[in-house]
Amino acid sequence: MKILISNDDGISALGIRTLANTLAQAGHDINVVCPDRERSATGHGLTMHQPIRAEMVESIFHPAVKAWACDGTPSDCVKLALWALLDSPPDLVLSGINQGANLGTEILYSGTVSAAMEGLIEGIPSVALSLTSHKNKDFQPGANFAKIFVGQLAQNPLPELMLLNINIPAVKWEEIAGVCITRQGVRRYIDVFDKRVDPRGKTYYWLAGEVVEDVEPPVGLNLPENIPIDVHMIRKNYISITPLQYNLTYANGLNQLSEWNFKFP
Ligand SMILES: Nc1nc2c(ncn2[C@@H]2O[C@H](COP(=O)(O)O)[C@@H](O)[C@H]2O)c(=O)[nH]1
Repeated sequence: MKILISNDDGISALGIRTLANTLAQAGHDINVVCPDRERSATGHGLTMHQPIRAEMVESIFHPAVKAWACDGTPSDCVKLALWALLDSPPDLVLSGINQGANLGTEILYSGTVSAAMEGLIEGIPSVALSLTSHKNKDFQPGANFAKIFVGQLAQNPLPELMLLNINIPAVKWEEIAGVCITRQGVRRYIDVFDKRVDPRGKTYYWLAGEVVEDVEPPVGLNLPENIPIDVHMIRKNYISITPLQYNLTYANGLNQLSEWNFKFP
């Protein structure tokens, strides 16, 4: 398959290198267009009011991989690749392998997921891949899974266009309990803004924060409650696959608003 790979951890990240090299060695046509530096938690930001630059990069990836480093956001990278850099559309857009989970509400902030979502918006099947650890650097189990998954996608395409948000537990290959189709859970953070003073005496703040609990998503989302939740299955060392789409319409809200009887005076 012809595959476009992006990320939000930047061109030097081990996750994208392991993924791209593993898939190139498996014989896929791999094109990398990703940020030239760390762009985590940038969501789906686009660069509109200044130029975007992209330069080809040699000697980071397998010789068969064509790679560009871009000074834009993850979404800029995928848009630029599809509309300007690639000579033909890819069969698949991958993003990752991210250093850190993208589960539950983290999905909304994730540059990793947003890069893949950009592919979906352009009508291309897309997959976001995240290793659920900010410390573990062993991306090979996730890359091995991606090789198997992409191989099966090539033989048996998905019946409908969707984005697959795949989270890989940070364990050895033989410790992975299996693969589970999941629904998006909720991740709560205690956000901490570290208040500091710069060398010119001006106050600044730095966001940190920790996940404090994973909870059940609110009821009434019309999601089958028998489908397990992403955060729970990662805890059980399962690879979690959650189908996502970009239409955020809240189905139950449509019914409730129609019964609400709003009267325009
Ligand atoms: N302090 C907070 N950090 C958060 C919150 N929600 C997400 N996050 C972090 O952002 C990244 C986004 O993923 P990436 O794919 O862009 O790297 C995620 O891994 C979390 O670490 C939050 O509410 N507060």
